[in-house]
Amino acid sequence: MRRILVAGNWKMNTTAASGVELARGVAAGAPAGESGVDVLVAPPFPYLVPVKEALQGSVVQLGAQNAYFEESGAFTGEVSVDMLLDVGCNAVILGHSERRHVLGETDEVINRKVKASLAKGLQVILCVGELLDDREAGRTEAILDEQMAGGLADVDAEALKNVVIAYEPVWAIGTGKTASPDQAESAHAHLRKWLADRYNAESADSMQILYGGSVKPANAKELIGQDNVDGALVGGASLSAENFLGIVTAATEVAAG
Ligand SMILES: O=C[C@H](O)COP(=O)(O)O
Repeated sequence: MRRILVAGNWKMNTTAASGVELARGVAAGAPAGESGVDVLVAPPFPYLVPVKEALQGSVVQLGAQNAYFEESGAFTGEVSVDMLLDVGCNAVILGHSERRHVLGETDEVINRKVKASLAKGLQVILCVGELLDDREAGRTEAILDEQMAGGLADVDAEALKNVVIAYEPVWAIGTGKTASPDQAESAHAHLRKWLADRYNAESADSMQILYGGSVKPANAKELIGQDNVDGALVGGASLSAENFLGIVTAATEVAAG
């Protein structure tokens, strides 16, 4: 049985003070003991250290929202995988649609970041997802295949064990429009089949595939309850401890069967 992961992507939000307060709230309410649900928050880079301190003693893991593929040197403004590990990050979100479509990241760049992170033992949450035009033109699966093949190029089955996939239909991100449970399940089942074809049945079966796109406490249980949905990557609702923990509670209920 796959574990469930609920990850909060704070994006470019919070201040040092509000981020610490949010982290404390999440830490205080996250399920202690064996719930079958892992919880992670990904604050902006400047707040990784104070948020890590606020999470001390809790089960909540720390993630980053990006990483650069070079180890060190003259790369102004970039942050290396070693730096993320140094401040206690457990994971990094890569290939988010905002990095693809707002900041122009290509599959090739994302793949270099994926490989650099995996080489150092940092867990990767690799995001994939189609634009509304793609969906309306019937290209959803082709886009997912292209992003999976590009992002995971030269990643073998062993390295893949440290990868989580997040399916985030771009038209559902921050729009209040959620993919229906059927739409999510269908895309996730397709991604799992892609993994079985490209790798093997074991890799496909064990992969955690998260759904992201306007997940809220009210819709989380039905989405996470789908056979091939193993958790959520949450944006807007992760900025309130109450809402984020509501999603964690829904996930815990799914895990309890
Ligand atoms: O990384 C998170 C996703 O972009 C979802 O964001 P959202 O929950 O605000 O729609």
